[in-house]
Amino acid sequence: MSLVTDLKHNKILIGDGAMGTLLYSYGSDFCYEELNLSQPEQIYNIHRAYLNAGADIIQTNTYAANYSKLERYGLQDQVKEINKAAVQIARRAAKNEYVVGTIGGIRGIKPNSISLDEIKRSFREQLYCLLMENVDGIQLETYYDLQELETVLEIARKETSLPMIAQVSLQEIGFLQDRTPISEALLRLEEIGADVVGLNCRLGPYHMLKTLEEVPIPKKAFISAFPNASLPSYSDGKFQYESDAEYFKECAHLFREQGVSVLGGCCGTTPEHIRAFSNELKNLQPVKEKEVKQRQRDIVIQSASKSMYVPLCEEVKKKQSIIVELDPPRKLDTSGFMEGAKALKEAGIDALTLADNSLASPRICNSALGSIVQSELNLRPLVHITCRDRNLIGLQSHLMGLHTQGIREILAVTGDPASVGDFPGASSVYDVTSFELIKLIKQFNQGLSLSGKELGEKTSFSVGAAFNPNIRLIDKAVERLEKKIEYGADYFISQPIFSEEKLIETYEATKHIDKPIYIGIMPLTSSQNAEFLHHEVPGIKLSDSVREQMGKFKESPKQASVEGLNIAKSLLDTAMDLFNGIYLITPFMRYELTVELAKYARMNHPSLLARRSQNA
Ligand SMILES: Cc1cc2nc3c(=O)[nH]c(=O)nc-3n(C[C@H](O)[C@H](O)[C@H](O)COP(=O)(O)OP(=O)(O)OC[C@H]3O[C@@H](n4cnc5c(N)ncnc54)[C@H](O)[C@@H]3O)c2cc1C
Ligand code: MET
Ligand SMILES: [Zn+2]
Repeated sequence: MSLVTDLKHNKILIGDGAMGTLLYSYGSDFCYEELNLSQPEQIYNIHRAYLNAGADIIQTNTYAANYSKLERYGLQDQVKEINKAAVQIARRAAKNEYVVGTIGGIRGIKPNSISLDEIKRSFREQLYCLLMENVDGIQLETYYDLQELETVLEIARKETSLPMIAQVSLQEIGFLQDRTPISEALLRLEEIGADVVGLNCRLGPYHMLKTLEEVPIPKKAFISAFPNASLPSYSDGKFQYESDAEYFKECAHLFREQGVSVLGGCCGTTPEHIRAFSNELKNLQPVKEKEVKQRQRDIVIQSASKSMYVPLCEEVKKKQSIIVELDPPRKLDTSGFMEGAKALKEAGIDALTLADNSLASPRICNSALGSIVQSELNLRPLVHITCRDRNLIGLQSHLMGLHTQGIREILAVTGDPASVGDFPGASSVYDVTSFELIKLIKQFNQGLSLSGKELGEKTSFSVGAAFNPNIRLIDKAVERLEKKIEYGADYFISQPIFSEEKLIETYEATKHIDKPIYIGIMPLTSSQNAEFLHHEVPGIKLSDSVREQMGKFKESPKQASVEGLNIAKSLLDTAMDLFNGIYLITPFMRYELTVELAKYARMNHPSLLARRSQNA
């Protein structure tokens, strides 16, 4: 008999439950599959417990017994021994019940983490090892990536006519992580030749049942479900699953009503959960017909403000534009900051840029200040976001918050690492690079979150990116800039430039770029400040003449400051001849300096466009 024959004879088959969770709870924290060799009795006992609980099918302890996964433990040369032992243990435990060889997804939640070629090699080796040991079928489980599952299923289908169970893992109700609807994914698996198609892991009965409501009963294949016991919680340093087996009793009937004919458990389930399924469904047949719910798609609403809002990157193509950085305060008093912002607004700047905990030291949250500046001063905020302080959850929530606050301009940067700041022990998150952050923000503009979930509205962010021309080979910086454009950057803001030569070099190297560049100009405040920048800040080099000029006023801070302003004005003149955008950086909260530079620029460069207009 084959398990497919049983299914065709209208039987419901009960699968086993978790292997890994039980081993984890017994204290194993090495490679679970290696236990087939070193602790075969422990694995045997778990199989027996599931069989005693009523399982008709048990899975070999081979979820990760392939080259790619065993390599993490240095066990990649023992694929054959481990799989062979696993089948033999399961065979010894089973009487008339079926033994299926399990192969788990390799990519997990990271879609392109491993090449398909590597996956194919690894998969083939494990598949042959299992087939050589006389299994009753193959169970492909926990595939987040449909492309991976389709690839390995095709290989397996060519190699054997044994029963084939193919299971994906849910991202959320109804969908895989790449937004393929589950009903479509299961249909594709059926077409490739899986005998049983279904779901396992990550989420529990609730999410699976809601998903299955949208899945029709397949024409040829059968439906399986191996839910987790619950969502895991983390306590006493361990992941724990809290659902009780009583709950699984009720769920057994609901799964049956959704057309499930193979029902088992995944992470967190125990023999008690399987006993509940088995007792409830023992004498029942699967349903043949069911009502399929149609998914109500979220309506994407165009953001109302989008049509009215003219982003900086559009404005700067038509007229010269000045933006100024004023760092949020390190202390709670915002009066100085607000005075500075007001003075800058009066000086006629186009936007105030607000750094995100620059130099990795905590400051008042820039979105809070940005929102105040916008509402109280009617001054456009440009909020920096680093990849350092927020993980993917925090970043997305932050973006939604910015949209809600009506903030539209974002500068997406990597961020100085935590090690340079006031809390060197803090973690630097870097879940994404600046490239991926740009892409994520642009995806929000399509009304989709990172996982492709509809946000119900499109954001209308305009995304700036950092450009660092202060490197020896400027072409490398331009290559990076071009890559940021590919990811969706709308415009650029440069690090401060301190010499005419560098300004001209930057112009020549970027004149083919059709995105606006705001050139950084920062007034020097003292000789010490100049020497620090020259010697200690990576990439920044001041010309000898500038250092000499500043050096003349070592004893006279006031005059040094005036000299710093004069140097900045001269750089600004050149920059405004070449570029449409100027980015003034306020040093040490001395906004009177950037106010003066902004006024100077407005007075002396009334022209609408840069003379040698790049970026227009
Ligand atoms: C306009 C501007 C605003 C900034 N605002 C903030 C802020 O608000 N908060 C904050 O903490 N930091 C800020 N920074 C600092 C910035 O985050 C760091 O300088 C960071 O290391 C570079 O950021 P990025 O986004 O330009 O890096 P990316 O271009 O994403 O570079 C990322 C990494 O690659 C490296 N890299 C860059 N260029 C090259 C190259 N040519 N070859 C090889 N490797 C390279 C970088 O060192 C960095 O480690 C800002 C910088 C600029 C220019
Ligand atoms: C991580 S999902 C697959 C788990 C596997 N079936 C086990 O129970 O160990
Ligand atoms: Zn699982």
